[in-house]
Amino acid sequence: MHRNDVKAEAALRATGLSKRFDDFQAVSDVTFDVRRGRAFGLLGPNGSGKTTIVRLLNGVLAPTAGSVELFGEPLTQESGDSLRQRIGVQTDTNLYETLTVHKNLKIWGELYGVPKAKLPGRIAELLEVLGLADRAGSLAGTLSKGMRQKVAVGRAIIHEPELLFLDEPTAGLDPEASLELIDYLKQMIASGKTTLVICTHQLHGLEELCEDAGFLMHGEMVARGQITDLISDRWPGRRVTVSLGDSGPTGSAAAALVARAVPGGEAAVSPAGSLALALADDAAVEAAVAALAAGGAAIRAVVPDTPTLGDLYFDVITKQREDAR
Ligand SMILES: Nc1ncnc2c1ncn2[C@@H]1O[C@H](COP(=O)(O)OP(=O)(O)OP(=O)(O)O)[C@@H](O)[C@H]1O
Repeated sequence: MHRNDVKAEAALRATGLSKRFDDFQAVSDVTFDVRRGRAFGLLGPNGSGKTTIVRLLNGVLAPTAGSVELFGEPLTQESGDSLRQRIGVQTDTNLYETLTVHKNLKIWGELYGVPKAKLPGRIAELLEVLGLADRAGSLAGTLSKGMRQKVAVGRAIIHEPELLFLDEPTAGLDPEASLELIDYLKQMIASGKTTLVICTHQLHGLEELCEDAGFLMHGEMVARGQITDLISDRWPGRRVTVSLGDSGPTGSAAAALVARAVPGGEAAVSPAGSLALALADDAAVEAAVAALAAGGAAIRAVVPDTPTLGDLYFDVITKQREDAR
């Protein structure tokens, strides 16, 4: 692919991005890009630099070193104003406290240039999606934390931005509202019109929204890429748990059957006598299960044990902490 084509595909590109606050290095030499129409998870422990990076990416903070390109254009003070119309940002829940929820959304819709004829319909849609329809007339200052969060998200997406930055959008939301918001974001991504950068500590199910992720530690991006690739690089092959009844071999006797049938595979015995198998491929899993059955094992279930984004997060972060010691 020609270099310019690659460039055209990136909605966002950060190159060597660094930020120093006085004598504290908050972000160090971070490079990554986010392709148009994809969702990118910016993940890492508290204080690892996620919010600072989002602020650098949307031009609220100026980098100490490095550069940002949005839609192939360098982000500068001059370009920032026009580029900002194409992006949406939710980094905090500061609202106009003495105005209603409806008015808060209306003001932001106008600021972002949503056409007058379209704005009432768009506000109604967002109030519905965010479960705020019955609070449209409430003053923002009287809302609960979760409700404020919903308004802040609504404010960021009211103009259907091409590039959306969300910082902990589900913080404070109840589980149902959180799922609804993630579903709505999935629809936005599926429409192909929006690119998303999301910082979150809520990893469960996030891989259904984000294809790609970057992991931060102490301001450095220590791993990044497509989540499925990062997982298969760390845990190659197939993993399954085989639950065994007592009427046949269990534990180490069952593990020995697998070891004979599939040399090189791993069979770890759980306290309940089941086996956690880590094998090269599906054929090896079939051979292991066949060997267990032939050896008289009472196989109750064979359940895929695919590592999740949560497993990946802990693996990346824990390894980094160990390496730092
Ligand atoms: N304006 C500032 N002045 C000085 N230090 C700052 C400033 N903004 C951020 N920091 C520091 O930079 C580091 C990274 O902060 P940041 O808010 O980016 O982390 P984060 O990964 O978003 O954390 P969290 O998950 O807790 O939201 C922290 O140590 C923070 O104290």
